[in-house]
Amino acid sequence: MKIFSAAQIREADQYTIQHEPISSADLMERAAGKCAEWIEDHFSPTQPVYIFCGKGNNGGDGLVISRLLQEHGYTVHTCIIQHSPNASADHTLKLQQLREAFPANITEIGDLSDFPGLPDNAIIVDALFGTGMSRPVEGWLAGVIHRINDLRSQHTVIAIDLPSGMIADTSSNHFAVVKAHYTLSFEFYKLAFLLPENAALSGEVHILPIGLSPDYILHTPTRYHLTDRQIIRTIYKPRDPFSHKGTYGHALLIAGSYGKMGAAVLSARACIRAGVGLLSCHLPKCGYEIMQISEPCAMCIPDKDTYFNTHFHTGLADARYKVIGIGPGIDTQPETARSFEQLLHSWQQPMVIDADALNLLAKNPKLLQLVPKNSILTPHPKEFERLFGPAPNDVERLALLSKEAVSRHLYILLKGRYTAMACPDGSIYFNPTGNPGMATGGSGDVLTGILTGLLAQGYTSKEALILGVWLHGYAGDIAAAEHSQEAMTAGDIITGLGQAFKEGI
Ligand SMILES: NC(=O)C1=CN([C@@H]2O[C@H](COP(=O)(O)OP(=O)(O)OC[C@H]3O[C@@H](n4cnc5c(N)ncnc54)[C@H](O)[C@@H]3O)[C@@H](O)[C@H]2O)[C@@H](O)CC1
Ligand SMILES: [K+]
Repeated sequence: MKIFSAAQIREADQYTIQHEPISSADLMERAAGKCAEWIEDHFSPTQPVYIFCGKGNNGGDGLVISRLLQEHGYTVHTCIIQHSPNASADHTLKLQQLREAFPANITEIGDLSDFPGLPDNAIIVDALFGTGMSRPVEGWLAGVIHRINDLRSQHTVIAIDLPSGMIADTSSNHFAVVKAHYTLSFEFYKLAFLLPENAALSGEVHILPIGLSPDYILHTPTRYHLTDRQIIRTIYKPRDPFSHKGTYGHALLIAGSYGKMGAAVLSARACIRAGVGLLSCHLPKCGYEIMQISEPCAMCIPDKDTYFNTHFHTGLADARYKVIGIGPGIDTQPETARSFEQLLHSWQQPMVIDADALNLLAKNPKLLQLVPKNSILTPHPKEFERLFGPAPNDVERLALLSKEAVSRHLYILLKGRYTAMACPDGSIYFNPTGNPGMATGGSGDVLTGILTGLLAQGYTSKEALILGVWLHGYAGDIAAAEHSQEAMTAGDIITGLGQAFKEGI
């Protein structure tokens, strides 16, 4: 699914108005109609509704919702916030229609002292500002937003299109923003909904289709995408009936150290479950038997060292590996760092670089220049900061992520609720699958295994990344459904992979 900027959303509205064709007033009727239907499906007419409207088109939506809910027996109080002497043309028209149909209970709010007292258990509809917002709300208007937020524990707050005060495609960190329980947004996810800093503001987001032009959506390029099944289906390649294990590549996984062999085992298992043809694991001697017994499908190459991987850079050319995954549990010993540097000097195919291998890069940033093009780096926010430095907010962190991916020709993901995946072509994909149960030791090692396994099978780095992160999250959702978010383990994510391949594609 494409994620458009506020300017593109305005263009999509205008394009639809011209080409469908439909008047803007009717498009507003359609959009607000979807919101009214959603409210009617979820809340009973016995609950009083308070709709707070701005004077732009977001407020216009609120006025239409007010009329439609009253037509269906809801008691609605419409509060028009007088933040400006002028109203948009559609707002003016919809206010006139509301006054004609239901003249009672329309109040104008000129300052905070006009704010109404609410009866118990009301529904607050926030239709103050939508995509027209481009600067912080200040003064008494910010006071209105804070008042709504003070009431949220006793009432249900439903934001129309965007929680008011939130800016659709840039950071609104530290601004006055409505904290909604639900956001009913039109046609597209907004970038703002995917940013961790806004997690507490949009609540449950529901995207309501309002029939914006499919032609516009198809032909308008955008930088941001939210992975969905449609994208996943274009990536996934069913297996060829005439294939053999050579078809699906030989991967080398460099993982584990004394006390951290679990990371290597989890990663190896995930790689195998992701469909790799053959897997070799380079392990410290102490891990040899552990791996042989835990995962008989993996071949093992013991290091010269008992406790750490220190000589994995040798013998690579003979084995004709398709891909190398490195990092889970390898620790950051000087000997491991030396071997890693030598590996980077000799290996030119894409790699998957995770965990301690990222920390080795952070300790010696000049090594980043040696990372083969099209490699995948999988940092969590702390590792990202160690590698590329801090950013003042999530939008600037995304910009930094993308800049590094483009300039270094790498695929870099940034783990989170919506893991962001930056590609060298400048695009950024967000992944919607997964849950907080995956915030558990070993979950990242599983992802490294999956990505390595997909690359070995011939998926491009971009394909492996988007598909791998989707499957990882999907398998995590299956694990959480089976065991609960608390009790699920990284091993359960691996177990869920089979079902993820069968149902998630
Ligand atoms: N035909 C269309 O274009 C459609 C638009 N729709 C609605 O229209 C919204 C966009 O409407 P608008 O472009 O009119 O914009 P908004 O209604 O989001 O906001 C514009 C109003 O807010 C004021 N404003 C903006 N920033 C402010 C600030 N920081 N402090 C105080 N006041 C501020 C402006 O002066 C203007 O009055 C969407 O979010 C959606 O809800 C929907 O009805 C779907 C169809
Ligand atoms: K709003």
